[in-house]
Amino acid sequence: MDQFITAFLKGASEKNFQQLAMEFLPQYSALISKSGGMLSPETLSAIHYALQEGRLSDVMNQIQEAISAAENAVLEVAVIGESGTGKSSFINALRGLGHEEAESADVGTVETTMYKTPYQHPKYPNVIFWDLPGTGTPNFHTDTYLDRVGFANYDFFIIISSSRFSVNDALLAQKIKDAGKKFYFVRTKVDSDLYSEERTRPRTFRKEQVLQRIRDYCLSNLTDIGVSEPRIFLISNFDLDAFDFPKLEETLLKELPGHKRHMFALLLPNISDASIELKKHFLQEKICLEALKSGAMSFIPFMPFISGFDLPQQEQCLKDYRSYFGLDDKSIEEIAERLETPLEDIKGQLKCLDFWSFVKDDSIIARARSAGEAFCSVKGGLGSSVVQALKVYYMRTQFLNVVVEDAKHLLRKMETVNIA
Ligand SMILES: Nc1nc2c(ncn2[C@@H]2O[C@H](COP(=O)(O)OP(=O)(O)OP(=O)(O)O)[C@@H](O)[C@H]2O)c(=O)[nH]1
Repeated sequence: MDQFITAFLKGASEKNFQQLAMEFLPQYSALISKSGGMLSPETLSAIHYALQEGRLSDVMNQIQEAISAAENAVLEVAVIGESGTGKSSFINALRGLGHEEAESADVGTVETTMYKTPYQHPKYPNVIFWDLPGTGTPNFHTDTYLDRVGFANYDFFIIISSSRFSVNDALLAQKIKDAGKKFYFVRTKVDSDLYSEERTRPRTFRKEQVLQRIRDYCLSNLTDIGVSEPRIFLISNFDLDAFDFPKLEETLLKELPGHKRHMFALLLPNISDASIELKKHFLQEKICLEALKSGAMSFIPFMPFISGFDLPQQEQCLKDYRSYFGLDDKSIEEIAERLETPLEDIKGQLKCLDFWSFVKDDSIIARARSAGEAFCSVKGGLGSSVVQALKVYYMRTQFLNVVVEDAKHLLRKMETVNIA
């Protein structure tokens, strides 16, 4: 992402807004090539034209609106399935909760899902998972089901089964498609299938073959009952990283609109280095946009004093990053408990907890830098834009890198507990 900021600074220092605008689109596309990005095509072209014409306050407003839309996006996910298929476990996994936690969806072996039940994400109140009754319930009617559950509110539908999908599942999928919504089939409990197969046929057991057989079975089962090219994801709620859950995440991220994609990326559990890196990509995009916004804003004299990236904002930024990666105080306490390690020991291993170590610098160079920054801020113009863009970019990047490093470190530790 360094190319993005370099291109911005080069264009800015040459006072060439045309050049800056020309660089912006390819640099932004490269930046979001892995994550998909949070800007809609309309916002992207509005920023491009505003940059081209040197309308910096419009650039700032467009970016601010896009960031607010992403931060306040509402996401409602419908999860449909029979009792016992693992719906609640799936919802809990997406909410980052374990089976025993108080706020978990009710997980058990008796039927607990009779009506549609909302489960809010504990950290993101705008994200709601709806536990909806399966298509096998006696009063299921394909023609009325979607209206009864209020289909228009949901961003997408997950149809869950732990064995085979039914004709009613297929009919419902068709209705969801006709209503212009997306649906995905999730086959849970593949860990149990593998376990049983290995126990019964230890000599001929091949994990990939068993998984392929389950996949083929679900596929033919669904195509036989009329779903064309169904997308099926095999998962274990007990081991999210092991099967198709990462592919499901990737598919959902690709297919959600930009502003919702960002919210969904942040809530995904840290199940592997790859999932941590994916989340990091989303935040890197946001950092570049924040830096661009700050640069545009700082063109105006005194603006950095009024709404710059100062200590309280920096502290909040680090706190937010910690929360996105499950390193907030409450999560660290829970991790220490699970690792059966004293909390202070765990805290001692994490670099992201000491905010002051990042910002405390009494050296002469640091003092000269802040005097220069203040001088530029009073004058405004390109000097101030460049200084503020760099400050936002490098400080946020530093916070993000340290938090990511700590998240990976704790993931390693947790893996040792899961293996044991
Ligand atoms: N082996 C295995 N067991 C699972 C998996 N997902 C859920 N279970 C178990 O299956 C049982 C039912 O899971 P729930 O998540 O309660 O299923 P549900 O569909 O929400 O069922 P209701 O709560 O009755 O609506 C529980 O004992 C879970 O621990 C999985 O992926 N693998």
